Amino acid sequence: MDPKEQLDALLAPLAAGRAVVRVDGARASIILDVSGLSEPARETLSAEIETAARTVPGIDAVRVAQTSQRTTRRLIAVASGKGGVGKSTVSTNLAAALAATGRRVGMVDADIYGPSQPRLLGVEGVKPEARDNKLLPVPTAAGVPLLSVGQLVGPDKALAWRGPMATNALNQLIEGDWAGTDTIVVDMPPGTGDVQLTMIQKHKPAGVVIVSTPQDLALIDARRAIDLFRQTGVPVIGLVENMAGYACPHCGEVSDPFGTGGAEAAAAAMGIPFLGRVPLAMAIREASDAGNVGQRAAFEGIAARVADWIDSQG
Ligand SMILES: Nc1ncnc2c1ncn2[C@@H]1O[C@H](COP(=O)(O)OP(=O)(O)OP(=O)(O)O)[C@@H](O)[C@H]1O
Repeated sequence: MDPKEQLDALLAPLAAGRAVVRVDGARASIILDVSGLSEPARETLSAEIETAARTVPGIDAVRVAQTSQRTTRRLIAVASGKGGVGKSTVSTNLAAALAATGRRVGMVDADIYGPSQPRLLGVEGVKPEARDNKLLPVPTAAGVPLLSVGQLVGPDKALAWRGPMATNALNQLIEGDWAGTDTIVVDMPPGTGDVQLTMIQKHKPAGVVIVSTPQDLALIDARRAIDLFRQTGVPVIGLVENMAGYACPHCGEVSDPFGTGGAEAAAAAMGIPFLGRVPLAMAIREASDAGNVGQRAAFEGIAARVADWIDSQG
């Protein structure tokens, strides 16, 4: 048997029809169809195939390429009707909390009006390198690699971008080298503009989390954002109410100058899940400003609900 026949025979019982083998001299390239397998199962199968292939005499280099990886990498958009409601803060903490439970999470910061993720994730001023025309996400202490429009230009410059520039930037970030991640949280710009449309039409997020503050005005804006995603067939994972009540920095007691339950009731009226509330807390702002995600407790319940939703999608 030549090496190709030996490889085919050896891999057949392992790969169950999923492997296509090519041999070029002493190099074996194996394309492995991993569709339908969980992430750990893919990695295990890949490793087994590679180990087995290396035992074949005459083969001294083995490359296993998994296909259909892209379809399983989920984009979770985080959006809001207007700016300043804490969408970026929620994105960072959601991503960090998901990563802490073992998912391989990346962050795309597409907020052209205020790309704050480099600061929030503590990597301000670090530029991503490129390989094979793809941007390499910048590693962060929270375990959430980042690509941000703020890394492509100074944070103040992105503001002036018009449609095509902004959507090109989004494409570059989403099409970065995200190998090794299974979930990408996308911090969207506020509102319902070009970046949202490109995101929806071209990149097809698995779902969207909407962030709002308790005030009515913000909720009206949030409704617009919700309508856009709904009408374009993007599942709304749910609503997060941020700055809901004020947590006293001394005793921790939460008071509610805007009343409670408004966002929850609005979510119920719109037929979307309510993911939880985050109080206005000095500690959250301070942790954000310092570039660390030290306030995870406030976001854990929300992240758990988002994780359940992701798991329910199969
Ligand atoms: N729950 C909170 N408690 C205290 N401060 C908060 C909270 N959420 C957000 N902030 C602070 O409010 C400010 C705005 O938050 P953030 O940048 O996350 O909002 P945003 O909606 O992403 O804004 P933009 O769309 O303008 O980028 C930041 O200084 C942030 O630290």
